[in-house]
Amino acid sequence: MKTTRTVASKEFAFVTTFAPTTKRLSFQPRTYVLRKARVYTCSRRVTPVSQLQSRECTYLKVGDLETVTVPEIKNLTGTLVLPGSKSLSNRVLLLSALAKGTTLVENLLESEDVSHMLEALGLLGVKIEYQPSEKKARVEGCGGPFPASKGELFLGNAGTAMRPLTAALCIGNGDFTLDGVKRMRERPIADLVQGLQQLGAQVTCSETGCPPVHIKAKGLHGGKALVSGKMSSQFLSSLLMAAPYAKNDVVIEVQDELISVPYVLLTIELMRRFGVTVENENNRIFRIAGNQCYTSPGSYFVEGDASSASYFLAGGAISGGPVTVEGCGSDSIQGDIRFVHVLEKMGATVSWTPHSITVSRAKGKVLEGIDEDCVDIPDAAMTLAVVALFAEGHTCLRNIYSWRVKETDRLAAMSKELMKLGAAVMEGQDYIVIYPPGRVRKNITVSTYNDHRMAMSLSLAACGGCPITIEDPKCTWKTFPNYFEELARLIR
Ligand SMILES: O=C(O)C1=C[C@@H](OP(=O)(O)O)[C@@H](O)[C@H](O)C1
Ligand SMILES: C=C(OP(=O)(O)O)C(=O)O
Repeated sequence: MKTTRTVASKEFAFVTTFAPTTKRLSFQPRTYVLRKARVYTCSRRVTPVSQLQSRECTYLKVGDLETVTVPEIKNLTGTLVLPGSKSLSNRVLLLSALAKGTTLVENLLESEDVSHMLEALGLLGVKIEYQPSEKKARVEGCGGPFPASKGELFLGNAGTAMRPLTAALCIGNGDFTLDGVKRMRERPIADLVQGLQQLGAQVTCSETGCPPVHIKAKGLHGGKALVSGKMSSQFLSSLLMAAPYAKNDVVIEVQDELISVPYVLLTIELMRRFGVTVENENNRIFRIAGNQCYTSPGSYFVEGDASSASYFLAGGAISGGPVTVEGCGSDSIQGDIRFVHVLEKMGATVSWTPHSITVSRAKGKVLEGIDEDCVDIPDAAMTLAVVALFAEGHTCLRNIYSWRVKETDRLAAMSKELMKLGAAVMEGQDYIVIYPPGRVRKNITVSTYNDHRMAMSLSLAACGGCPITIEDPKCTWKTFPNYFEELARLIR
């Protein structure tokens, strides 16, 4: 039996036809009906659903390449209810699975990266009832290592699944392989592997220092591990999340610079919510008592994704707005919230409530280029690179070497696409300088390199007085499956 769901508003409507969740799920071609009778179609191949252990779990796989043309954005205005945070969703699922007790996860993000975590946990024997339509998952905690004693996990390009699961699997017993897409095989993991080896794990990765990862788990002894923090903070976050299950106390020392610090603080805050304290000495030395177990907080509501918010808030700043995002605000625990302060520095008007943010730009006020150290906001910094097209004077985004080892080499990709749009760009090893074009070039099609943030940030070029065509828009499924629908709803 098929069910038809229609979502409609005065600007926008689409229809999705789908079968009940326990059967195969298929997407009919989608029709985007935008205001002013612009019609864009984006068809998606029939999508297989692989069943998880838990009956209600569905795993969506993305189909063929398409393009979408975003019409000229004269103004972006309205309110967006944010999808749940990717970083929080995957951390909460993992900690819930390791904890004592059952956790109801609310406002869980439904996206490719989270599907990888859900499917992996399902394969590892964790019982999860997942209701995508309700954005809820009920996770029966294992109160320790996962039940499975072997497994081959495919984790796509989800860093927040690959890295934390590598560490979490070392606390138990068994043989495991973790792998992902071609790009995941180019993303570093050796620093994490070495950190785990120092804590007594038998774990290896490929000669290139990247996945696949092989684990012969026999528990973690604990002790001291030196770890590098200059390539990714996810290595430290992963060690931290596994550390309470080591037989002895764990001390982790960052041996060089630690980038993306707010994500580590997010990890520590979530561990606290699950009953485990981390002693943090100046973001350099971290101490965790061994032989512990997380305790479920009962339920956890995932706040809206601050990085996803950045595209809409940037749109408000560029075009005038106002745009309001609901789901994260001044109470947010996500580091990418700092992006909003940078927008303000560039000339945007910002107002906050504990759970929402509104951005606009006063008439006659121009955005100004900035020189910003973005080491703590690597994801939202991509949005800044596109805002720079609309600023007076050049913008320099510094300390973003990690862009080179994410979904694509984002420094090279962003430079290339911004130049297509007419900007002059200087690409350094760990920085980018953008000289705005005066007027964004017309009729441009931008490539997205299988990188959700390339697609979402570059869509804002439509604020430059003409439509822009985005290749492979479905790459936004990694963190924001209905990004283009939501954007369309706010376009004036
Ligand atoms: O821990 C996390 O949830 C993340 C940390 C950041 O990665 P790096 O620490 O590799 O910069 C960020 O870019 C990524 O999207 C999510
Ligand atoms: C870098 C990102 O993802 P990942 O969690 O795969 O590192 C990102 O979402 O921008």
